This record gives sequence, structure tokens and C-alpha cells, in this order.
Amino acid sequence: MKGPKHKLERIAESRLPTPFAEFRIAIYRSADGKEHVVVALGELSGEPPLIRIHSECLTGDALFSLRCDCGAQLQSALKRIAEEGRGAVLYLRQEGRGIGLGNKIRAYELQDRGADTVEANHQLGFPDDAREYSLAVELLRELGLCRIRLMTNNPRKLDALVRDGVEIVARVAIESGRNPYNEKYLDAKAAKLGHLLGSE
Ligand SMILES: Nc1nc2c(ncn2[C@@H]2O[C@H](COP(=O)(O)OP(=O)(O)OP(=O)(O)O)[C@@H](O)[C@H]2O)c(=O)[nH]1
Repeated sequence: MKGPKHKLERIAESRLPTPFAEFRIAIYRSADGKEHVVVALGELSGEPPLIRIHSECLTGDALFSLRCDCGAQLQSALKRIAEEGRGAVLYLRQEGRGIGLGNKIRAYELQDRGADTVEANHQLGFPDDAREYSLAVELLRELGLCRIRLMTNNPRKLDALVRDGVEIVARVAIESGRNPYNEKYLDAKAAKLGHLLGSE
């Protein structure tokens, strides 16, 4: 893997009982002050573990929003890891594909008026996806992981990690929880952001 770009400070670790399993939670602070989260289960060394690299979505992950697929994906990742008995969710604080919560809700206003998720970002002057994954690479390094099975439908995420030297031995499709409120969003992600939907 390429050399470190983010300096991560390990802040604390504790037990995290959930309806799925009793995980370990560890917090890492990046130089910009953001606190990123690793939720892990079992022994991660050895055979490539199942990993979910999840971007923060307050509305979907914590407030049950049906506008996106984030909450469904987070739950399904934790459940799947619990079933396997090992793996980790890396929860990155890059809300709204990197534009932040306030701007994401601005983008929702535009989507309420007919724009799709990509058009809304552009109308606000942002790229379609402002995230980058070097932080995830650094977290994987902290965990001693360079070979993983990655739960994702996002080819940009796969490419970015592979470019930075992470060996992805398998892509594991993750369900999107399609519903009447997120249909247009999912269709725009597939058509414009290249998400591999339908192969779930
Ligand atoms: N700007 C913007 N961000 C959104 C919108 N809906 C969800 N998000 C954010 O999108 C991010 C999740 O991105 P996705 O592309 O769904 O998921 P991903 O993790 O890249 O891809 P998968 O691994 O396949 O799930 C989270 O940060 C959400 O807050 C939206 O309409 N506009």
C-alpha cells in the first residue's frame, strides 16, 4: 500500500453491543479533527475479512430516511459481518458524498423540485462525488489489513482502493433496500455514478 497521507490518532476503544452482535468500537481522529469509527468483530488477521467502508449519512443511518439506501446498507453490513463472525465497518465522516449535511439537505431541496442527485450537486457547484478514500486506506493500514473482501456496489470506491494498493480479493454486493422514495436516487446512481445495482 502507498505511504501514509493522513495522520490518524487512535482515541479510544470499547465494547459495542448491538442487535446483531457484540462488536468492538474504535475511534480514530484525523488531522482535520473528524472522528472516524471502526466497528469490528472477531479476529481480522488471517483470511481476508469482510469489510464495509461506509460514508456517513445522518439522515439514513440514524434518522431512518428512505430517500437513500444508506441505512439499509449499514444494517445489512453489520448483519452480514455478525453472520460471518468476523469483519469490520469503517464509518467515514464524509457526509453527503463529502459535501456535508447542510449542503446535502440543500441538494435534497433541489431534488424535491425535480433534479436528480448528481444534477443537484452540480447546481450547488460541487462535483458529483467529493469523497476520496485515502483515509480508508490509512484506517485499513492501522488495522493491519491489505487483503480484504469489500461490501460495495460502487466501482469508484473499488478503483480508488486498488489504486492505493489495497488487494480486494472479492467484491461482495450489498443490498440497496429499494423503496418508492429512493427509486429515482438509485436509478441516478446506477446511470450516472456507475453503481453496480441489480447484481445483488
Ligand atoms: N450529495 C448527496 N449525498 C447523498 C445523497 N444521498 C445520500 N448521500 C450521501 O451519499 C453517501 C453514500 O454514498 P453511496 O454512493 O450511496 O454509497 P457508497 O458507500 O459510495 O457505495 P456503496 O458502497 O455501493 O454503498 C453518504 O455520505 C450519504 O450521506 C444525495 O442525494 N446527495
